[in-house]
Amino acid sequence: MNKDITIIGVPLDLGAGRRGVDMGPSAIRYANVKDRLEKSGYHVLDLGNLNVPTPETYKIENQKLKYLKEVTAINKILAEQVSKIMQKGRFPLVLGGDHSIAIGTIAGVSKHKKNLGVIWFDAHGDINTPETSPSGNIHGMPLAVSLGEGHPDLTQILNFSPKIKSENIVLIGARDLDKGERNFIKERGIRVYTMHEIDRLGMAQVVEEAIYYVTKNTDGVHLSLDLDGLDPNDAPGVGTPVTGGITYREGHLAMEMIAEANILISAEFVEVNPILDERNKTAHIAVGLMASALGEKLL
Ligand SMILES: NC(=[NH2+])NCCC[C@H](N)C(=O)O
Ligand SMILES: [Mn+2]
Ligand SMILES: [Mn+2]
Repeated sequence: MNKDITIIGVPLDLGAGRRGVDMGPSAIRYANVKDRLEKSGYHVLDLGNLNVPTPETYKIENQKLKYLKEVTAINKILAEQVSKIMQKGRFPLVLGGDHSIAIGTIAGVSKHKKNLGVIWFDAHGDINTPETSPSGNIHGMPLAVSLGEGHPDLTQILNFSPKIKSENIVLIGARDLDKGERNFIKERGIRVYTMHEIDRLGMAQVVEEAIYYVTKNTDGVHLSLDLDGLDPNDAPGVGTPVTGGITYREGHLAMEMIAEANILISAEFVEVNPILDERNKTAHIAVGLMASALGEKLL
């Protein structure tokens, strides 16, 4: 495992429907992310936050792609930063912010990988296009964009598309999919472990299969974890909670199995909303999950 981590915060909430996830990176730092990872033997460099515009100072121009210009600009900067971190041989750890930042992270990582695998933990599919999105919020679109579908300003970040292939990605924890997302997933044959499969097979088998699947034809795996993939009882501080999610225990088991498999080259943890949280509980869980995913051990 790469022992050099570079943290980058993206206090963006323009891709989400409500305010608050812009404070996610602060809350995660307050939960001692750097110390925690250093205890596991990592060298951690924190670059701080990208400079992100405030929604109140901008106008929504297109209801089907809210804040497209601003979200595109910030993701371009993020993609370039992540690419630089990769170039230096370090492990990028991106703190969100809303999930639209996966567009930039995945662009920056996949620039260095021909066949990037992605493990996507989420209650949602985030695989809408402007045509299928019920909200116009870009945080519901990053997987589609990374697969080459969506507005060209977004798909063409770093001047290549698609960033990833349908057969190299796996979704875990889905329980709220829009109609267009279901069609997209079926048409492309994308591997999804919904809560039904997790209940049925158990998290251990799901993650074992998922790891096998995303490592088959890939040259590195990116972990994109939306805290709303967890159950709102455990992670209440998220903008779009959906009941019946992954438990704290299942989440940690999944992260520990991913760490054991030693497959990650990058990760992002997104959608922490401190305004809706209870005493920073969700940020603490996010940091715990990061530590587990990066190999923290009790003994
Ligand atoms: N990253 C997220 N929390 N995404 C929630 C997306 C919700 C819904 N599917 C939408 O497109 O608006
Ligand atoms: Mn989600
Ligand atoms: Mn998401």
